[in-house]
Amino acid sequence: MKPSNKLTLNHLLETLHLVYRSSPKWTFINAIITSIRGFIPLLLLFVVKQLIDVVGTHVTNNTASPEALYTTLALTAAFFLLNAVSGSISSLVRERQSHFVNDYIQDIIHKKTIHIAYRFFEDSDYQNIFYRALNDSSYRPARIFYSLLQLAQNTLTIILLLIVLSQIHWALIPILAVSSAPVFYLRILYTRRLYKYRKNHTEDERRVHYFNRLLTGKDFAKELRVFNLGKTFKKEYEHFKHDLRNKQWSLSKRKTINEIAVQLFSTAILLFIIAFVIKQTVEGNISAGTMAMYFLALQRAYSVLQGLLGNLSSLYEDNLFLKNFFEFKNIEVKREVGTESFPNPIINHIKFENVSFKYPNSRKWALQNINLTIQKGKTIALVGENGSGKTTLVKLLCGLHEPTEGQLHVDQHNWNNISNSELANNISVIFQDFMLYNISAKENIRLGNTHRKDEPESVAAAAVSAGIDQLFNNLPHGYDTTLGTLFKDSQMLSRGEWQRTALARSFYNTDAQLIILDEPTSSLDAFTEASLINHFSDIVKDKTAIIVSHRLSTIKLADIIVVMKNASIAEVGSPEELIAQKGIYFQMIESLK
Ligand SMILES: Nc1ncnc2c1ncn2[C@@H]1O[C@H](COP(=O)(O)OP(=O)(O)OP(=O)(O)O)[C@@H](O)[C@H]1O
Repeated sequence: MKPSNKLTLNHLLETLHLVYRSSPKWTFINAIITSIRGFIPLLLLFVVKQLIDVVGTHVTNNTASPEALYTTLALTAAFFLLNAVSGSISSLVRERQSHFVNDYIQDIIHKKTIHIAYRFFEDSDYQNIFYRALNDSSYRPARIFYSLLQLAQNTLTIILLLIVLSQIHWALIPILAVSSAPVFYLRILYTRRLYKYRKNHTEDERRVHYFNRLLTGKDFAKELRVFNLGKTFKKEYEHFKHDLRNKQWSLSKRKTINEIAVQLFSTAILLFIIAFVIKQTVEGNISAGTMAMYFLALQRAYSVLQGLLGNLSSLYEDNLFLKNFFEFKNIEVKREVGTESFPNPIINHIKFENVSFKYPNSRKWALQNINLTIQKGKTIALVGENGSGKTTLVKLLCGLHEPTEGQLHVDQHNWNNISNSELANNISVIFQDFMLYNISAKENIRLGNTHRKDEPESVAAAAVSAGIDQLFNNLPHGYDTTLGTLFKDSQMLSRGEWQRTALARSFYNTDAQLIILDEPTSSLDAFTEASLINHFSDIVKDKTAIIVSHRLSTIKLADIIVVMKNASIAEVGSPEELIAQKGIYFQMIESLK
């Protein structure tokens, strides 16, 4: 999408709506306090004028009544109190509201990341959008709201000040407007340039972050040390960072030089006005108090005008950057076209019909023309060389991707028409790159089926099937021990023990009709693997199972072997049939012996 640089009213309104919805009460309180603070600069002018004139009267006339002096002093004290108290309350209210806005935005982000189709996570364009949205969204909506409030406050103040200043000469109003225009123009110009720059360099910024993660993250710390990669990664990090910094620096430098030039112009105009006011005082046309009031009004008008321009340009800037957030927010969530239930029980089979698949942004077919029928209750082994498409086929079965061409059915139901929650309930899976959760052992298993009641026996049964029960019982707090290294009193597991935990998680979903195990035994020791194989018929009892494996012992569990090669199915049959064929499977078995 080509970025438009216009201050779009829609985004502004959408942002205001968002801020309002995050907390209507605090939005209202904030608006009231800001309005009150809009009058304060004008009050200051009158207080100062009053003070100078009253003190002046006392100096020239000793017999003047002290009452006027006391009243003015009381007024001054009240003014300073109002200014200080409303300032403190205003900061407190803004802090409170920014919490609400941030929570609201986080909520939108989380809902989006939970529900958008998985394909977005495998798409680098999406990563750019996500990065920009996350970077900007945390503070910009609240800032837009404050800019608008501040804009209203400053507009109110400037109108009141201009009324005061117009008493010097009406021409001051157009003069002030002309002196501010170049500053405003410059700010808008550089905001647009900065936005364009950030949009065009998101990928570079992400690369800098990536190298920073390589240098600081736990996951990379081991290889960084054993391969001595610190220097190499640091060099890459510095290279990309330096490049970005230089470009940003030259942008900021040009902005500052131009700003100084236009400030000189504004200062010259200000000097001219000051000279005019002094002349009026010297000629006796105005009192010393009024001169002081005019000077203060002028100084104030200039700073409020600067503030006003700042508000307008930061509104413009925030609005541009918020386009990123709305771009992310408007990513379509995977349509729940699927409203159908998963057939329970499966009557006949799961069927791939001419299924082909390409990953987002990839030109290569990861699966091509797959025709496969998996009969209910059978165990299928997917075998084949690396990159032949086995995991991709599993991802389609899990509903993470939809076929680019062809169709996937269970009985008469198209896979795409089945709801996500039905797929999740009926499919239990352990991926090659299973997750390690830094939560208790029990919760690690229960994540396999969050609908089930908390029954310690069922958790233990899944752990027994995965061969991890004894280990968990011996942990300091048994099944309640937190796993991993992130938190205090946690217990770290070995890779194989984590894999057994992940297996227990998938076995815990006893409601699942389809069980998918992608390289389930890759990290298991021989005894655990043997035990798993012995229990396998119990685990998959009444279920359809798909195992992806390179291990002969695991492959042997299957009723049907599917051999994949170059994104297609090369051979299908029972182990005996394929051995008799003396094709790829036969050669594979021979090489594994
Ligand atoms: N996220 C992705 N984006 C683009 N291409 C991908 C992605 N994941 C995998 N591929 C490509 O799809 C092809 C099939 O990959 P897949 O992971 O299905 O192979 P596999 O048979 O499971 O391999 P292995 O035995 O190594 O696990 C590979 O050529 C790979 O380059």
